Amino acid sequence: MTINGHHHEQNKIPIHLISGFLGSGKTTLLNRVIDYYKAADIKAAIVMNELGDVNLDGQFIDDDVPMAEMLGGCICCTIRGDLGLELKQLIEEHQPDVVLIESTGAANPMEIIDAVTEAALFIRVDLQTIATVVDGPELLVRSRRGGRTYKLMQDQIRCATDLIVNKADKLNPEELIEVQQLIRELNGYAPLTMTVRCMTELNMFDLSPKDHTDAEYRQLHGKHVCGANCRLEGHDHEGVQHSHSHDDESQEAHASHAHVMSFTHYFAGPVDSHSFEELISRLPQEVYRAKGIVTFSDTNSRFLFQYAYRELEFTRITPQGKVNDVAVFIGEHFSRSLLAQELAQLQ
Ligand SMILES: Nc1nc2c(ncn2[C@@H]2O[C@H](COP(=O)(O)OP(=O)(O)OP(=O)(O)O)[C@@H](O)[C@H]2O)c(=O)[nH]1
Repeated sequence: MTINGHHHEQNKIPIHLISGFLGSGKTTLLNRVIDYYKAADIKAAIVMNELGDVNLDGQFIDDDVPMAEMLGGCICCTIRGDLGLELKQLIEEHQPDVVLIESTGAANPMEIIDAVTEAALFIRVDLQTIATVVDGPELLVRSRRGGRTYKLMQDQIRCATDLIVNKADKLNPEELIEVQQLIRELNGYAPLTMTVRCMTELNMFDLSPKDHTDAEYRQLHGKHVCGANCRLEGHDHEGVQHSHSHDDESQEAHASHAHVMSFTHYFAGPVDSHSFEELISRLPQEVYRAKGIVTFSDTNSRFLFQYAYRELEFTRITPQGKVNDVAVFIGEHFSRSLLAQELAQLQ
């Protein structure tokens, strides 16, 4: 049987993460997305994470939608290891077309990206969207005060592929502009919409967002500045687009699909170790992390690989049970299609 790349793509279950500070409107957005899927006859499942032991928000979610509740800790730290298992169970039991994760407001999205991509080692999932709901008025208040909470809000904004700036009804025109400017300094890429009760177009939650063409890629690539380590402070913001005029909006929405932070590839079979290493060494610097499991055809052995800070490491493994041959790439604004092509050529 030949398994082509396309078939593989279709086998991955898209995951969309809804991030954002406490009380920003994540549940409000989640409900809209659920209705959106319902209208399109798309079967969704949800993972909800709460710091407390009761899922209050979950009470307001449609009963028909399968939900995994992860309570009593934050998926980005204390119960992070459970996320993969929860996802696996949810997917196996309900076979959804798509999974939505609502994280706690305290979660650092970088850690969740890590946890979801770890899960990709044993289930076919692909983290496609990080939609960050920003509490507009709260962001302004926090920006004047600084501190750790503000830092977390900044991280959530930096890592977003889509930004929903909510509670616009509580901002005057000058504040609306100030909020947008603040956000654009942190993330010049993600399309941004100002909303009241998260009322916005939801195409970022579509099942297969369009990948960028090479031309779009080059254009974005040229503008890319917000550095690889989006967690780090004091990175260079020079050249980041600041505010977008209204005319840019359609263009911006188009580019939204171009913003990618993770890409998961499932190998159809063993690959040559030299070609694999060569591919990794040629990764653009926008890809700052990769990990996975590969089987090498030339040595007939299986390895866990880790790539970080441009260093590649292998650990020989003999996994118990079924584990996929898979590679997960994490980074900012790199081209999924270029990478997919190169990986396909390995086979
Ligand atoms: N004024 C105003 N209130 C809003 C808006 N969107 C949501 N709210 C209110 O803000 C509160 C929090 O909304 P949620 O959607 O529960 O926010 P959340 O991010 O899920 O909250 P946590 O799960 O507690 O982190 C609710 O009382 C909403 O009714 C908005 O655009 N304007």
